[in-house]
Amino acid sequence: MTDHKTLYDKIWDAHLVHQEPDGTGLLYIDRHLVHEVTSPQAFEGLRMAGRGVRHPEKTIAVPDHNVPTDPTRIEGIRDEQSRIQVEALRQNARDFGIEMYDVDDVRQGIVHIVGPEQGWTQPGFTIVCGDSHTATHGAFGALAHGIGTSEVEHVLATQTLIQSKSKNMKVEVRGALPPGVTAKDITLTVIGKTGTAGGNGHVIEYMGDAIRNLSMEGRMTVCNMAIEGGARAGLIAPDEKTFAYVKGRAHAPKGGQWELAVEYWKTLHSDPGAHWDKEIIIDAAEIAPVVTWGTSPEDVLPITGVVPKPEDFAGGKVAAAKRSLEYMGLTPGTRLQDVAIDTVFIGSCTNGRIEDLREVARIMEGHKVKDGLRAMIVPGSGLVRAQAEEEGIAQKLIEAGFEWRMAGCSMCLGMNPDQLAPGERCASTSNRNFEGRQGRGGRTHLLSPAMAAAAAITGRLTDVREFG
Ligand SMILES: CC(C)[C@H](C(=O)O)[C@@H](O)C(=O)O
Ligand code: SF4
Repeated sequence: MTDHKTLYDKIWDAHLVHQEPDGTGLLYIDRHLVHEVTSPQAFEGLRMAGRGVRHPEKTIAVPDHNVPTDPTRIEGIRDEQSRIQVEALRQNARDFGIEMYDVDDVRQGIVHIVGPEQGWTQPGFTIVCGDSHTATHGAFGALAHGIGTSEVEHVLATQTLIQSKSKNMKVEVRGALPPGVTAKDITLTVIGKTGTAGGNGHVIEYMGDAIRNLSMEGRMTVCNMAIEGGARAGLIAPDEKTFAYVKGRAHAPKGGQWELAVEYWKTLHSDPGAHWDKEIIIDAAEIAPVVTWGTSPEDVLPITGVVPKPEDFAGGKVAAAKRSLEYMGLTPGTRLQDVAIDTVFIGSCTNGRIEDLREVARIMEGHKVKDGLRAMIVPGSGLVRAQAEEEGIAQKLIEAGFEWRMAGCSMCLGMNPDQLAPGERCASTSNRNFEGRQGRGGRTHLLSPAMAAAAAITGRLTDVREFG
């Protein structure tokens, strides 16, 4: 069995510094990403203990959650708590010698978009960040853990993390995706099938033709939401597409180091005959463009469906569905395509990359945002924003009626000025539809960028296949 390892086993073994008899491991951490929300107390802890950062050169800092997305943020953040957190990050980066991409730096953006963009994210690495969506980096075949603030402090001080080994879970998506179906539909469909606890205690490796055929951007979208399916991390084995994406980026290996790295990266795949504790197989042909109707990411239905009845469910889910429907202001039996929306949000670490914006522009071709609708596009990083402007996408989207914002987490969560008003309904490319997530009383429907664009055109949840 030891001869047949999964990708997760391989990365785990390569980073294991020490193992306790009960199986608890001490893992070496290759890269640490730090944002303003979960790091202030960690740095404070270091100060109080009189310790430094073990490897500042393996750490980067970027503010993203509570930075406003309008240009005035350069002059200062009005909200006091946000301003204090961003200023603390600045001070900590300075004091501890960590590279930071500040709000006036084109490289600033959502930490999970910045890491891959800068070549910080590489196959075979262990990567951590005080943020649950660190799973995103698994798209490169890196073992990427979201960690808590006390663990952030531990990693800063020691460059290691205490972890118990998870089980291995395989999610295989076979065959080709039908038209109109994207990476977001895959990842939502998987969660719809397994539930938000389906991955508990496991690291998921996604495989199969449908995953292989995704771009790196699409793979990041899939791994990003591994955490919403309960998994400890998500992984996709690296291949030529991965190498091509990493090559030439600021922190990628250079010269002879590159060849050596690629040679190693080619060994990073699960061996045939490796043991899986749990396996899910999905036929890509059966995946439809989907939306969520409730307040959990598992509340997923094809856009052609109708709002369910609480009695359609079993056990505790009956009461949960009842509450969700009340919160969402939805009546069972309503066609999802008849649900009118007030806002469209395109962005987040799930879907704020250049390919997502290209897709939105493609669907919007010859169309406008419906009158009266608020529609915003928040590029995941300053570089995504700059590239979209260079490609002429930004101008097209602005002409179509979208607001064009600066990079940040924005309306993915209500920690900055971009929020829903109570009762407002949003078609959102983000990853969580929890109560109040996008602002108190706000109602979130998760969907793909293509589906969000279609909704922007009609002002209701819409089947993107109507727009090709
Ligand atoms: C603020 C942060 C700790 C949080 C997370 O860990 O995921 C946020 O990024 C989110 O998406 O809810
Ligand atoms: S974009 Fe959303 S999910 Fe991603 S890190 Fe920011 S708040 Fe979390």
